[in-house]
Amino acid sequence: MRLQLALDRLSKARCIRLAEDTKQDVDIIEIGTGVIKEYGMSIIREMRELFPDKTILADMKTCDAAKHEVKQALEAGADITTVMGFSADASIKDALQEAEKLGGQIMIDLLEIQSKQRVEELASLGVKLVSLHVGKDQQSKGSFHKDLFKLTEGTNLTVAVAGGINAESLPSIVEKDPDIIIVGSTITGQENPQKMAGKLKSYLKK
Ligand SMILES: O=C(CO)[C@H](O)[C@H](O)COP(=O)(O)O
Repeated sequence: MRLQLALDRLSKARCIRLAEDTKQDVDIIEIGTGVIKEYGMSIIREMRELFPDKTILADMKTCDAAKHEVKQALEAGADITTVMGFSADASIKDALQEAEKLGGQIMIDLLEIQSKQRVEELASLGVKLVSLHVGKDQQSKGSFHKDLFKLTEGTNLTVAVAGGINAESLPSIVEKDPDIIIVGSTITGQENPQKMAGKLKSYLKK
């Protein structure tokens, strides 16, 4: 199991500091959507240079013009870029094709997807990696819940999970064997983010 640190709603300096402080326990550095909107592709380039050995995910949340946006993120240095699961099949196919051409990966964000049929369609289009995700705004009604795993049960998809995950909720999520645990605010909001990243990592299966 891998730990992904989501860097959201932060300055560039803070993103770099957090990535540096937690690098011992974090496997994937996620550059959050808002951070990309603020700094553009330059922050992906900079993080690539600063953390050459880490997997970098650009949370582009692409939903159209997929070929162009996937190219932007991967050429800037991301290993993985995100595309929304509700996008047109044409966008999903273009994204997968472009990622294959450039040697990167697509993570399909299943935010607000409620039908297993859509997940199966995505798999049949060639999708391999998805994230089960409760969005920031929906978290006022509840954080990530393991019922969401129903969407990917019985598939061969690699599954990431995200949405307000913390030290209390993580152990029961881990029981469901996701491949990637995405955590943002629970780490980035701490006075000692390194300690929290270490604590969360210790709950993950090897
Ligand atoms: O993609 C995101 C928001 O759209 C976040 O990166 C993801 O939800 C993880 O952050 P947090 O743990 O703070 O919810």
